[in-house]
Amino acid sequence: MADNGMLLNFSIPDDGFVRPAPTFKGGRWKDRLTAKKAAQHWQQKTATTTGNGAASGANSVSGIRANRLRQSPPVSEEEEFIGPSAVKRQRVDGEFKPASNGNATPNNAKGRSNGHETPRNQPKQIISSLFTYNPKSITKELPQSEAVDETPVEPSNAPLSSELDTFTSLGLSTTIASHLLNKMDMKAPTAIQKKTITQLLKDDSDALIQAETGSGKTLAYLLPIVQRIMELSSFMKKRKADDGPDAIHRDSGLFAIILAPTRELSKQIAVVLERLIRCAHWIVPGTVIGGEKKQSEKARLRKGVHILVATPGRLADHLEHTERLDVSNVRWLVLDEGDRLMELGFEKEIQKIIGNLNLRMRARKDSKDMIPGLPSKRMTYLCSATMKTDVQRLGEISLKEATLIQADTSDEAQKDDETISEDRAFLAPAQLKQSYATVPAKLRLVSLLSFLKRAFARKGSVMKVIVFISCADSVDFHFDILTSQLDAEEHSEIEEPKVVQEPTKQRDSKSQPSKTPQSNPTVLAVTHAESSVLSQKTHNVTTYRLHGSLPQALRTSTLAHFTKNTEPSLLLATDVASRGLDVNVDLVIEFDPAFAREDHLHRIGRTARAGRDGRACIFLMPGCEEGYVDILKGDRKDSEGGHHISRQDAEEILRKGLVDSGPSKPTLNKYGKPEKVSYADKATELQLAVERWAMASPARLESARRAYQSHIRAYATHIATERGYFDIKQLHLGHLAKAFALREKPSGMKVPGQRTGAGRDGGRGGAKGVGRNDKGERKSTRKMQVVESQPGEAEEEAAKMRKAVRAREKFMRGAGVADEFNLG
Ligand SMILES: Nc1ncnc2c1ncn2[C@@H]1O[C@H](COP(=O)(O)OP(=O)(O)OP(=O)(O)O)[C@@H](O)[C@H]1O
Repeated sequence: MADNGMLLNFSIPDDGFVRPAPTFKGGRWKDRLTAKKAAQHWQQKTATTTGNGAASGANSVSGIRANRLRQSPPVSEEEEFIGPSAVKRQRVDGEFKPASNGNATPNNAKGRSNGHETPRNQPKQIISSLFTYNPKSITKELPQSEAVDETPVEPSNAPLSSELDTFTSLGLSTTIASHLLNKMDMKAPTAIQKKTITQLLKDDSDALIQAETGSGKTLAYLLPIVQRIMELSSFMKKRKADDGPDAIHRDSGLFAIILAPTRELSKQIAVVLERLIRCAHWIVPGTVIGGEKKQSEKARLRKGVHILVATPGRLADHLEHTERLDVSNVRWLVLDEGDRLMELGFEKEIQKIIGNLNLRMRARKDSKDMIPGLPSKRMTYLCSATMKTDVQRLGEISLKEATLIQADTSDEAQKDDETISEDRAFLAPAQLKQSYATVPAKLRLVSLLSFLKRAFARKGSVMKVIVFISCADSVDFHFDILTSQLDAEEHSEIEEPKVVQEPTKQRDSKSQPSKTPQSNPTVLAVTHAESSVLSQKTHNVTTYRLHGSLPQALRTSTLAHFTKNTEPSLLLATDVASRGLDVNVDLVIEFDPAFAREDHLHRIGRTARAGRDGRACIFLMPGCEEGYVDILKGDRKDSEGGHHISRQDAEEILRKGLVDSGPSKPTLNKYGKPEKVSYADKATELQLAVERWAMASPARLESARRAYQSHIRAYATHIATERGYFDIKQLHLGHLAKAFALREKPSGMKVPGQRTGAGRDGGRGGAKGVGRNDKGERKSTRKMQVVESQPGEAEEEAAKMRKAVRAREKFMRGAGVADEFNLG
């Protein structure tokens, strides 16, 4: 208020009224010139923008920030980082500080009071905006044909609807059919079950079974095996008593072996088998999958088992060391998830198992105590999603004159099975609604949180979600974010994450979560907790984590808990949850794209199972990653009843998740009018909250760094044919750091395929001291050493990394610890 009572209606620019022209010293003349020009440009811009900034409230940093975000940024980011002090205000821990005069504009007093201000003797930490200098999407404008297609699509993996397609019409007994109907709630077979059961009941030949995810392959091979063992027993009962045993007994021997690549999958198959054979209670199932004492497994085998579910390594071990394991009567061998068996390097073990079975069968063949009615030859069924070279190799090892069984509901394909190509066989279910989100590196974290907030905004719309993440460290980091109180810095006391329930009985005293202060990453024994970030007033959301570094017992109990949970729940998982697991979720988010297209199809196959609806969304960064959509589209054409992969961008995700899904009653401003909030403001607030949360403890920062580093190393392991889309050299490490709540790329990091020194994020433009030569290539300058990789060196490094990862994966699997990328 002036002396004469006149109200001065202007606001003070953040930089003060008069700003001395900056002087530039040192470095090359080109750099000085660029910096000078940038400073002049900024001064001109400030003159036009300060009025707008004031309108949002002089002390509202988010308002000021938003104005800066909405308008094109005054200086480039490299200037923001290294430019002359007066060029641009620095934002330190959520506040803006004009570097020229030191008059900070207060933003978050609480934040500072929590002790996060930059110490005087340390270089100031500078935060770049979320919305500047993000690469533009190359598919920004969608052709009309790419628009979202809402036409309902016939499910491709559902039970058949024709009255003629019943389980009995396939040749199954009424006992089994009525058990399926009454106890397992299955009225009709799926297309692959129809084909497989008919074929396997009538014929003793080997078979290669290929079908899409969630189409009921497990029962497709189990039903004929169980029926034939039941028939064997009836046959024996009909014979005269003096012709040999009158029925199958517990000690009659082992008839069938089912091999699966992982313990989870083996357990799941065992559960389906146990449910099925309740209609023939005398059939004894068993498992040998490791993770428990070998002695207990031996004891089970000694008592007698008719159908055994096993992992190859463990079975090979028992064949060598367990004398009482008699495999001479084995007539059915199933190799489930054949491609994965080969990927995990089980070829040797499978060869050993088959050799052993052949040997013992031959030795027994002429013996008098042969079980009457037992088929004369062994049948091998290989189930595989793909027919890659390594599966063909597995076929060579295990199959003889096999019949190819593929399900296809389309009329054309049914006319001529021979015309079905190998690619055609592995499809995403037709009813699955697929989309991709183009999200720049900097916006990845806030976009994921927004996507999830939107998904869980209303109870009932989406109940179960899986988010696939490339490595264990990153899963842990995101789990901690989602289960923490992000705004805890605002409160005097930091709350601990609410642990929903004891995840396992086997937790030891060292793993009690309650003793761990929240400022440290949650101990591994806690695998599920209430999500403070996603829970609403009306309902809670439980977040789970699953990866190969968790002990087996914890993995199993976590998965079981997630599967049984009927309340809204979210699973953050590595690829350990991608194969074969029957967790029917509503939505699959591939936050990190899979390492290969096949893995992608397995991941999205966790939804839209057995004819149910499902949605899947893959996050891709603008630029070369977007090209990957063509690979995804390749799997089902429109003419085959498929639909488009729709597209959304980060802005849309942020708007829907942070603004539209917000409280129905808007906040009122001081004039009583609804306060207008932009998605950019909200996203910036959210990002700052996560960054403050991470900075609140060195352990969290360390966890963020580890996650970031492991993520980049995992990125280098995409398969060669897809590396063009996931090119590590294109990764912007500085931008990516934001997605891990880091304000800059951790120093001293060695990234395969990346330049050492500044890396991609370090030096751009003259002011940084990094110049370009005549050909536009970077060259080192006096100020900064940028060590260029020699041609081929980057590839070599990346190849080395992939080799190391594979070796480690194999080692971890051998040790029974992990079977996916567990980097860092
Ligand atoms: N005939 C049927 N009617 C209804 N539901 C069925 C039928 N057959 C199987 N299902 C259900 O379909 C789901 C998927 O079955 P299953 O796990 O065997 O599929 P899959 O083809 O092996 O999938 P994946 O390739 O992902 O391993 C299970 O929940 C199972 O109970």
